[in-house]
Amino acid sequence: MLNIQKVSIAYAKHNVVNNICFSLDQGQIGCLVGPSGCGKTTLLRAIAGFEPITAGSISLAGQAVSAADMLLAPEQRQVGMVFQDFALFPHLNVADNISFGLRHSTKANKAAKVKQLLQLVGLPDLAQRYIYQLSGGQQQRVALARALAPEPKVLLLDEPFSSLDAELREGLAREIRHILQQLNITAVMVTHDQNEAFAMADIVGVMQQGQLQQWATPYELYHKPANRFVADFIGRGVLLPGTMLDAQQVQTNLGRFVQRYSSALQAGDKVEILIRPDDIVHDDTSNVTALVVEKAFRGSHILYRLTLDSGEQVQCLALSHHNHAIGEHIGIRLDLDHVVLFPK
Ligand SMILES: Nc1ncnc2c1ncn2[C@@H]1O[C@H](COP(=O)(O)OP(=O)(O)OP(=O)(O)O)[C@@H](O)[C@H]1O
Repeated sequence: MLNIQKVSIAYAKHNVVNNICFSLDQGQIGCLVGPSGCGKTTLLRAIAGFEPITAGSISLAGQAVSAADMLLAPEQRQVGMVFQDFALFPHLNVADNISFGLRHSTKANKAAKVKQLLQLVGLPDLAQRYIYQLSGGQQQRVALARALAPEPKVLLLDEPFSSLDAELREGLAREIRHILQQLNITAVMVTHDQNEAFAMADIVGVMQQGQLQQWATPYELYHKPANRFVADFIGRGVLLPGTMLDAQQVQTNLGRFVQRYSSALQAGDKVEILIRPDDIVHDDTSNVTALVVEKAFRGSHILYRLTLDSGEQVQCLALSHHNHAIGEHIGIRLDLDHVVLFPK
């Protein structure tokens, strides 16, 4: 449905998006994540047709819409957009905002569409309200309904939750995912919040300095990061030193582990092993201990920062009834499901 082939984009001859490739099937939801300035918004704007590309091609439903020498206008692409600041019209009520893009429909068709969309976004009784009479979360649902009204081929969402409270964001992301799935619509969202991306996406692209570092499911990104950047950006990983005992086994200060995939590593090679907070299990019976140097209460869990005897620091996510003070030594064990190694 959406095909991005070797796309580069430059401002004043300086490339800010570099040779990016990915594609989405009908109904798939993709998210682009990455640090500020990595080029996510620029790429999204190029898909919408607001930004020309300098190399490669973009096609929508089999139709080429952008190439180095071609740019189909945004209004001819059948792309819907949802923005960070909602961009709703304050002088119009909810119904008029939603039907704004339906200029060529009859009054009856507009009314039916507004009713159907308000039902879909969970606001069936708010058609006559003005925008200032709505909460931030309600405004974002109206913005979504307005973008969906003309039945776009692809929906683009640019940091749609960033002006909402943190507690609202993940829930709304899940809810909007459910709505998009019901409509079987293809969507691309840009965010710098990985939890939002995980709640929303089938597939996530991690960008750094204009390059796509990995395009994979949330599970793969977390458990099989393609490189150090992805490992570090996704999920509070730390890298501990280790030494290969053979092509599969690695010796670390926290024990010996086996990686399941084949690699070119050999006995004696120095490596780094990725450790996530949920890989470190608090275990009173373990003979390996670590010093609690920091703790953050997270309701059901406590996130501990620990210093190992070897001096390295790791994080440990423990159930919150295991309440220990800073300065205490606690027993830990490493419970690694996927061993991720990077050659040093
Ligand atoms: N109109 C422009 N003219 C020149 N440079 C620009 C323009 N818009 C963006 N840039 C630059 O292009 C790079 C990518 O910007 P972009 O907005 O795509 O990043 P982003 O990943 O979306 O960042 P953020 O998360 O902060 O929004 C940045 O270095 C930015 O300064």
